[in-house]
Amino acid sequence: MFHIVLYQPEIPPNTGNIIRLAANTQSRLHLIEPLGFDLDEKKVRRAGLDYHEMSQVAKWTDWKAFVDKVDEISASATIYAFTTKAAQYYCDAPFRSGDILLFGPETRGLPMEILESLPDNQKLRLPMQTSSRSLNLSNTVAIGLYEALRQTGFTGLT
Ligand SMILES: C[S@@+](CC[C@H](N)C(=O)[O-])C[C@H]1O[C@@H](n2cnc3c(N)ncnc32)[C@H](O)[C@@H]1O
Repeated sequence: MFHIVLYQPEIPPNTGNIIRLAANTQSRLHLIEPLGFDLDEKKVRRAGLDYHEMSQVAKWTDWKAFVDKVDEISASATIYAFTTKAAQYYCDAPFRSGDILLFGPETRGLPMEILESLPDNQKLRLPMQTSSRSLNLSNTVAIGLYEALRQTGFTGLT
């Protein structure tokens, strides 16, 4: 089981896709406020999300509120920040069940103070063309999460 953290997400369909992804992989989704939309907004629900999927979502007033509770959320978890500014490739991280996968907002990416608070081996990059600014947020979450699940033997079978 992994924790996905979206820092101040801005675009409803991305978060809708990620809510469904979390529900399908037994992951917990955490949203760090402020959000760029209302969680009840039709665009989020248009993804066909049901109550079960929405119940996997936790909201936090800010990053500090989340960090203050991180030991209760997942004891001895490693926080991995996904950023285009990392040197390490995402598939080289040694993911363990319970780890926290952190992603930035669509137009801004993660703030420097969060990135600077983490060692280099906890910042991960997905390879892409050097001329490109970034990948789509929900694609990045899916690729990063499924690598973590692959490493930890997720089958989907319970
Ligand atoms: C659309 S991107 C943000 C773009 C922003 N202009 C930037 O430079 O970070 C939204 C989030 O997706 C993730 N992301 C997108 N492309 C990525 C990549 N190639 N490697 C790692 N994370 C990526 C990061 O978490 C990023 O904060």
